[in-house]
Amino acid sequence: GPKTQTEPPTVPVSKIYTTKVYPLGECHDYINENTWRTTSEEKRAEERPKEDDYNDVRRAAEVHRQVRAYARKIIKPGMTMTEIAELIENGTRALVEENGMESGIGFPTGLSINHCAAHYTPNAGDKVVLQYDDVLKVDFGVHVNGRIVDSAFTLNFNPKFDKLVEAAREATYAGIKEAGIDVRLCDIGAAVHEVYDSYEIELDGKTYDIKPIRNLNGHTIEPYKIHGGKSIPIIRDSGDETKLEEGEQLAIETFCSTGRGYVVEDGECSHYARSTDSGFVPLRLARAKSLLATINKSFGTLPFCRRYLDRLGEEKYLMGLRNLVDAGVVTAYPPLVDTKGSYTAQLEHTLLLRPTCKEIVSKGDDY
Ligand SMILES: COc1ccc(Cn2nnc3c2[C@](C)(O)CC[C@@H]3OC(=O)NC(C)C)cc1
Ligand SMILES: [Co+2]
Repeated sequence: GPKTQTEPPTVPVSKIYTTKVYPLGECHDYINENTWRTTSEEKRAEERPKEDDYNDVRRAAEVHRQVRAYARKIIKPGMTMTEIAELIENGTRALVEENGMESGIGFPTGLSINHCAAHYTPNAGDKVVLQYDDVLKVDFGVHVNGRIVDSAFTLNFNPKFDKLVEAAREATYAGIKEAGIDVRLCDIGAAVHEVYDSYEIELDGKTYDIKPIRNLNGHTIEPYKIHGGKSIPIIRDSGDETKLEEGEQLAIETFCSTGRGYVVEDGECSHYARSTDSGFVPLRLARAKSLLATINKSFGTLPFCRRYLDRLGEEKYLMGLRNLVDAGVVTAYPPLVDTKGSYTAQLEHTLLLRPTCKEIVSKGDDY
């Protein structure tokens, strides 16, 4: 009979959607000079050969919704970062029916706290425990045949942070509303910045402007490539008149901060990815060679973290990893932090600029 999801989530979405056709995201008509696309027979014809790809993205999005519903309910102060990462990753692997490079985790589970905005996930032995006064960004990905759904939300337990979390949500929604075929990237940045200008927060008697983090961006997504090459600004005056194009897949994410509104790399690295522009690099060290073989086989160009190497049985790999980074074959992505004592928030959805409509594939009843 029709199976429903368990708690914790263990039932693959393919056993729930037995027709193997997955639910649409939230579809919006284009505005301005693109309103004709909604009813264009030519554009509908263009979409038909892409239905399998759209269905792959929608299956990944359904996994994301069901895993995050459980995560949003269960994550509480007192849990360790490792416990939180594993509950999200176990749920993702089960619901997407992880299978080599055909389906699985899209990139490491981001669990950045407070002044850390992105690219933190626990390494083995991490003892960090979530606190009541923490602001936690949960940024995780699911892929089916390399079609990655990248979506993130922010959790706070102390209601004093509600305004910060609301600002990120409203600013990302404004960015999503502005995005569309032939829309200039600088116009999206301006629409996002406009919302942030209207937010401030009072924390412990002091008032802070809520600022966009000017060197973090949304991005296009391509098959097996989390960063497709276009960066989508979240500030005004970026001057980038590049336009979004029909058929592109976007991660619209905005970040805000009570600090400087600028992040730098700091702390122990957990996130890595095969460099996309390295070409052939001769490697002498045997350890580096065997590690690269594991990376190519298990991740390809998908980002990974140290814990994923641990679970594959790799040991004493840090020197080999350093060699690969020094040789330019692998890129390290250390945590991105604003000033100590500041607080950052994020909200992110994945969108498809389909020929006939803008589909927010990762939309749920939670955000
Ligand atoms: C190596 O593991 C990953 C995992 C996810 C991504 C996806 N992404 N691509 N760029 C970014 C992201 C994140 C993780 O969403 C966070 C924001 C970041 O924006 C940004 O502008 N970054 C620098 C250019 C400063 C990238 C790599
Ligand atoms: Co993300």
